Formats: sequence, structure tokens, C-alpha cells
Amino acid sequence: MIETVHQLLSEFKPASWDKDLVSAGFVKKTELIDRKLHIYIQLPFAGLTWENEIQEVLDERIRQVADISRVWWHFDIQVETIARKNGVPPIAGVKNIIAVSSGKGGVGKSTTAVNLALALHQEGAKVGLLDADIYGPSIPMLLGKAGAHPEIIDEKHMRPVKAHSVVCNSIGFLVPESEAAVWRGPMASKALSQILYDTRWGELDYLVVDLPPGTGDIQLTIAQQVPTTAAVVITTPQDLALIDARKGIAMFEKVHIPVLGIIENMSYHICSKCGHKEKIFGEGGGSKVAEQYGIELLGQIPLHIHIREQSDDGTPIVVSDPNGKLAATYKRIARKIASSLYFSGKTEPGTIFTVNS
Ligand SMILES: Nc1ncnc2c1ncn2[C@@H]1O[C@H](COP(=O)(O)OP(=O)(O)OP(=O)(O)O)[C@@H](O)[C@H]1O
Repeated sequence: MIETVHQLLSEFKPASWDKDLVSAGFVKKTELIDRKLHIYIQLPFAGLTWENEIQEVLDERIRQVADISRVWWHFDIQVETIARKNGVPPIAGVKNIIAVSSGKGGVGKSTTAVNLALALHQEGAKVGLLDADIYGPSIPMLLGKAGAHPEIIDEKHMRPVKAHSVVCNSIGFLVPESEAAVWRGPMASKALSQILYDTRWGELDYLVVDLPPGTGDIQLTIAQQVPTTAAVVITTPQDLALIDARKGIAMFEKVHIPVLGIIENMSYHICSKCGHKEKIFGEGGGSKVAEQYGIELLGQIPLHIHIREQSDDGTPIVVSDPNGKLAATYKRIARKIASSLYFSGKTEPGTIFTVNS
């Protein structure tokens, strides 16, 4: 009977996974006690929502084939560390670093980075957010923390600012914008390095890094100095943004950072009054670029006034309306990023965070 159950479990394989539930090793144990079947599943990446999907697809079918009164699902997330390819020393306690980039400014990179970080948390992970957009730090405002300061501990280290269940740090907390705006490249990258390594991030499954927009020297330097595991590229569907997204992908390839895929932001407009969907910038651009580079189109986010309004309010849509359709879109993309990252490389033991780290 257990064999039949395993057979059914092995039929669960979402398109974004390289392996099914059983052959990936995610089913840890199955146990039959008094006609009650206990199934223990552990995912090595953020993905709490999979629990509902797995139950929806399999619960009824398992009960049909086996003489059991009930299935008890035990679901757990234990994020694994994926080996980095760029050779930069890791940050103690931080398992995976995901860089969010864009070939040009204004495509919604920071808004997307913030919502994805919060979505990863809602999908069961411990998450940090580093605002590496030295020349235009917007994370403090987006998280409703403008004017906050990280607490200084032992005269050298900083405790990151906590906001909506993630921790973050930003040059915007530390120096006035006018000061950072005149820094030249080496100064900017030195400042970033200090924020990155002098912040006591604690134990994090994912640190999301919001890179400055563009594909110039400064972005290249930052991408090289951060122990990045993988990157995602945000674009809008217009031709110009897509050309720059291509440059972004090429930049990461140059520094041996795998690109997990493209996210198309402002893909289509959704009218907040009638819900009408309109593709104002045309369609298919993001998927064409993804196809050309052999990477995934991780998802499409609509242009929606609530995303903008909630960002301006410092309560991003994923936390202000966690059960809404827009939050579901961000969570779907976050899950896809998390699973693609897991299947993209080899796991390795994580570094341990201690108070002296
Ligand atoms: N999907 C969306 N729907 C509606 N508004 C959005 C969406 N994404 C971003 N915006 C809005 O677009 C503007 C630019 O977004 P954001 O600051 O995130 O872009 P950015 O690419 O990080 O910019 P820069 O690189 O110049 O810092 C903001 O006003 C933001 O609220």
C-alpha cells in the first residue's frame, strides 16, 4: 500500500521543479498508524504554498487507493545553501544571496525586490534585504522605515532594521542621499562592502540584494564583490528595457553569476475600477529574451495602482493584502525563484552565524 502512495507522490512534479517530490528526496517519511497515514514532506527551499497544492492534488487520490481514514500532512521548510560560483567569501549565517537587477532605471526593480523578499518570507523563509542601490536608495521608504537607523553594536557592527518580518540595511539609513550621490565608484563599493559585512544579519535563508540599475562598472564591481548565489533581471516589456535586460544577463555571465530568469514588470495594465486587462506595451518581449538566453521567464507582474500606492505608503502589497491576487503573483514568482535556485546548483553546508561573526 505504501508503494502505491509513493507512486502517487512521485506524480507530483511542478513544471518549475527538475525532479518530482519523491525522486528529489522531499518525502522524508510515510507512516501508517491506525488507518491514518502520516506523510512528512520537507522542502529545501521557500515554498509553503506548495503544501496546499500537494494536498489538493493528492489527498483525495491517496485516500481512494488506500484503506485509510485520513492523511495527515506534515510539511516543513529547511532551506539549503546552494554553492556559489563567484568565489567571494560568504557572510556567516547567510545561506543564499539573490541579486535583483535591471538594465535601466525606473522599471520597478526596488518595488519588485521588496515584494519578493516579503513573499519569500511568507513562503516560509528567513529573509534579509540589502539596498545596494547606493545612488538612489529607496528600500527605507518602501518598507515604511525612512528615518530609521540600524542600531550600532560593539562600536563596529550594525543590527539591521526590522520591517514587516524581514531585516534590512541600506546606505539610505546611514548617510544623507546628497552625500552618497557624489561618491565615485571605489568609494561607493567600499561603503557597500562595509554595510554588507558589518551588518549582523543573523541566520538568513535568503538575502535579497537590490542592485543599482544599469550594467556599467559600478554594477559589475558590486556584483563581483557580493557573494551572490544567483541573480534575477527585472524588465518592462518595452524594446529599450529589453535591450538593457539582455546587457544585464551578459554582465552576470561575465562574472560567473547564474541568472535564474527574467521578471517582466508592468507587463499589462489592470484597471482598478473594472479589472480590465490591457497590454499597453505589447507582449512576448520578456519571453523572447528568456528564450534567447535559455533562461526562464519567472513571471509577469501587472501595472496596478495598488502596487504603487502601497509602496508609497511603506506597506508593500504583499503585506497589505497578503491574500490578494497581486500578492499571489509575487508569491508564485518567489517560489519559482527559490526552487530554480535550489535545482540550479549543488548544496553545500552553510556557514554558522555566531555573535562574533
Ligand atoms: N507593477 C507595478 N505597478 C504599478 N506601479 C509600479 C509597479 N512597479 C513599480 N511601480 C512604480 O514605479 C515607480 C518606479 O519603481 P521603482 O522605484 O521600484 O523602480 P526602480 O527600477 O527600482 O527605479 P530605480 O532603478 O530608478 O531606483 C514607483 O513609483 C513604483 O511604485
